[in-house]
Amino acid sequence: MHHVPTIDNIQRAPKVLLHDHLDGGLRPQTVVELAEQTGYEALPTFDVDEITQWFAAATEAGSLEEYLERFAHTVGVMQTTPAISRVAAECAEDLAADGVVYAEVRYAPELSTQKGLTLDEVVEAILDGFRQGAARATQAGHRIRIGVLLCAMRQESRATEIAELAVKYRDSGVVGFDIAGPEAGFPPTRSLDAFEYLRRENCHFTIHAGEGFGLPSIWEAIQWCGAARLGHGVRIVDDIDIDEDGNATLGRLASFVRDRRIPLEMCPRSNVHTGTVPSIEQHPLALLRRLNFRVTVNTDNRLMSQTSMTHEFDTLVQQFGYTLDDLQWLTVNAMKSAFLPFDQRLALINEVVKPGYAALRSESLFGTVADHTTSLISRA
Ligand SMILES: O=c1[nH]cnc2c1ncn2[C@H]1C[C@H](O)[C@@H](CO)O1
Ligand SMILES: [Zn+2]
Repeated sequence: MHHVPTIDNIQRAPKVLLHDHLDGGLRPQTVVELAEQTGYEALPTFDVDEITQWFAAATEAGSLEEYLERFAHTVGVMQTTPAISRVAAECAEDLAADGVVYAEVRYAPELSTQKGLTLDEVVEAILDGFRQGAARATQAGHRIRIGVLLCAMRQESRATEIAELAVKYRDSGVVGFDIAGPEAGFPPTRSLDAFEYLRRENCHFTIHAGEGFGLPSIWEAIQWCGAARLGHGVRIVDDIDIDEDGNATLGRLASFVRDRRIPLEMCPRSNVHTGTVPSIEQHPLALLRRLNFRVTVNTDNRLMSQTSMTHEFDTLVQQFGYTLDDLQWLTVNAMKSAFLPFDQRLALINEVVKPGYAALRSESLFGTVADHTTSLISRA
């Protein structure tokens, strides 16, 4: 017997988010209010409905470069410490309300230095905001553990400086490092010094790779730079052959990624919006899940991609018939892959994630007979 999860089940299920951009998840209302408060005049409109639509147009972008253009205006309103803290606090609250129990949210501090803030001030404002937001979420009945991944922008040359910042704040809420921005023309080895430094410092890092560019980018991220996880990693399917009977043959790189259990931070809806995959239906997530890669599901940019963890999971339920068991598998994968000490990961899996899914499964055993005929479907 398999329980087909309802949207309410999915919303209440404990979820783990490893790939979400702070500047990709602002509330539209907050964008407008912060623009007014901080004197940012370049917003295309100050009407909340219109700005919502304007950001949502990113869903039609079709290329990573065009998708990324929308960030100029979220970054534009994140140039003071109160503004950054507010964005971070609301992020923690919104994720918690969506049932996310553990999150690693990323941001490139260098983007918030346009009006003179230092990198340290930016990081401290984020951490302060997360503390406030997590406290408010607890009061509202939703507990969340939230940390920061510091990004360097691939097209700039500040990766080592940002890597040093990640090490400096590693005991204060920064859990690791990443590089983001346009992928084509900016290979991971461009930042090799930063990754070598992080390895010497025993610091965790992930790399956006296999989204806007293909296998060479994934290969460099893993074999040259030593990434512990892959941001997206979608193009790893280019190294997998499927014959007419559906049998898969893995190339050496795909085998390595699977053998080493390298987590793929997949962001299904964002991948459609950036033109990385043509549709959710054709997203390689289902194949990679079937082949037992360590797949995780993420939001990437909740504002630009009009999404949430609940929405991403619901999309998979609708598209691939995923059950609560599948959603638990994806969540445990994500929790296993977090940049958190191992004992804490284990505790969250055993004391929060598994009991949460067990409670949802047991709910389906009760209720009326009529409920059961509609909510329980036998796939045996
Ligand atoms: O999907 C993405 N790929 C590469 N870079 C991205 C993606 N989504 C957001 N970014 C960029 C834009 C942001 O300004 C930056 C830091 O969060 O990261
Ligand atoms: Zn991303």
